[in-house]
Amino acid sequence: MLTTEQAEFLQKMPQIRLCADPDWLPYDGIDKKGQHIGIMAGFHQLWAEKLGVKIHLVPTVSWQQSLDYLRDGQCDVLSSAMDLPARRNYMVVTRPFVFYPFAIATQPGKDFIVDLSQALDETFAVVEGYSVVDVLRQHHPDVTVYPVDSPREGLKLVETGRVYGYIDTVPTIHYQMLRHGISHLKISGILEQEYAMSVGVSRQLPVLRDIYNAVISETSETERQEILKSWISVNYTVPKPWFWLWILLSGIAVLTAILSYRYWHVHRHNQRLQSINNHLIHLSHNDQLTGIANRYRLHQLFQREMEYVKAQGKTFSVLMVDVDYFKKINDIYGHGVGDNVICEVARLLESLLRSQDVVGRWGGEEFLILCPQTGLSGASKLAEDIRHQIKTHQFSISESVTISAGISEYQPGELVEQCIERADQALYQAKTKGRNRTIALSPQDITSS
Ligand SMILES: Nc1nc2c(ncn2[C@@H]2O[C@H](COP(=O)(O)OP(=O)(O)OP(=O)(O)O)[C@@H](O)[C@H]2O)c(=O)[nH]1
Repeated sequence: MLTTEQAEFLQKMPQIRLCADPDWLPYDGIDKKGQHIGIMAGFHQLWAEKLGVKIHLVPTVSWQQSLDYLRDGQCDVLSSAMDLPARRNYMVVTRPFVFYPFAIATQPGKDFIVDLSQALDETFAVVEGYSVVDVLRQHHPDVTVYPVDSPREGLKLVETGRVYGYIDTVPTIHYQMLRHGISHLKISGILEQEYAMSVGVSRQLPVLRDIYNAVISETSETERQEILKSWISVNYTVPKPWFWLWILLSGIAVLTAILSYRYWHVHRHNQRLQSINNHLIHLSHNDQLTGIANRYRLHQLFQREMEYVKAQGKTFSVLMVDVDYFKKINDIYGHGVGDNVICEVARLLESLLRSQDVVGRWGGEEFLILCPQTGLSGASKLAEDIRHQIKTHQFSISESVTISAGISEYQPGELVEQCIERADQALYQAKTKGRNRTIALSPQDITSS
């Protein structure tokens, strides 16, 4: 998994000094015993085991102090951080590894909010200093924002009707409602923007950032889900027995029963919300026929990759893959069999890609593949491999199926659309030169032709 240089670098490091946000559950927290807890702690424990390194938590009292410690060299890594311009002189970030859409919590009787511009007359609470504030400022500058100090305060304001909604990530809203017994709210909308979490690494240690990128790529979906599940389901602290005893002594045993019922009710309510939200997100991100990413999701992933590349000076390539003479398959076997062939190609493409590559359905029988950290020659080799594997694969129809592919590499400063357009031109050339072939085009190839 690691290069020789990376393995040698780790051997020389007795331990990795990690700073975290002490008060940001379910993502990050430090418990009373000084242990790192939350989703991020789960990821860092897993990665430390995979890498065979020791992690030393450097305790801090606030998120700001953790940032200061990273800048001053008192810790090597921030458990999770967003890439913001103000931090780039002392921090580099890994590729993002957890994404959550921002959601709007409102009272149950309110309408579903498809677009925030529908609700310009309303006020939305947000926690001051959180990245959602920057997102709203950039994408929804007309929305009226009410700054609060904590998620609990924001949710309470919604509950009492003093603001219309509270905006944060879905897990935070879920966790904080459960923790503070706020049951009568619902998720009324999901913003297009999402929160993308990366590991922040000291700018002095770029090799360590690459090591984290490698271990992030090695993290399977099952491992991710295991960690997320343990914090996104019920996970609130049960008060200590002496606390209940004290309450009992105060003669409020009945209240205990009511609270238990209330927790159970909140839990059920939130589980329902979570599953509805997961379903909504799945529907909006995946192609109905094949189940792989749809065009909308591909756009999101490309934008995200472009921002990562811009900030970190890396590269990525695009493969546009199209099934040859697909119309004939439909004409001979009918549309249903044509659909099956499209699904078979999608499954085959998924199985041939590395874990960090993403394939999505661009249209009819056309697929787009995003290959992070891959130059034109690496992407061309991958495309040739795909072409060969598809040609030799035994499909459910007797005819052999072939594909043509166009390849392009992202150029600094260009729009993602320009890069995709170049892959499309390359695909067009592959088709006109006879099909069953792959062609890579650089911007120079286009200007000189
Ligand atoms: N079964 C099925 N067919 C589709 C779907 N989407 C598009 N098509 C068909 O795919 C065919 C694509 O035809 P063309 O664009 O001429 O391409 P082609 O026959 O593959 O030829 P070349 O791409 O030039 O090699 C059309 O007949 C579309 O109706 C789909 O979801 N299912």
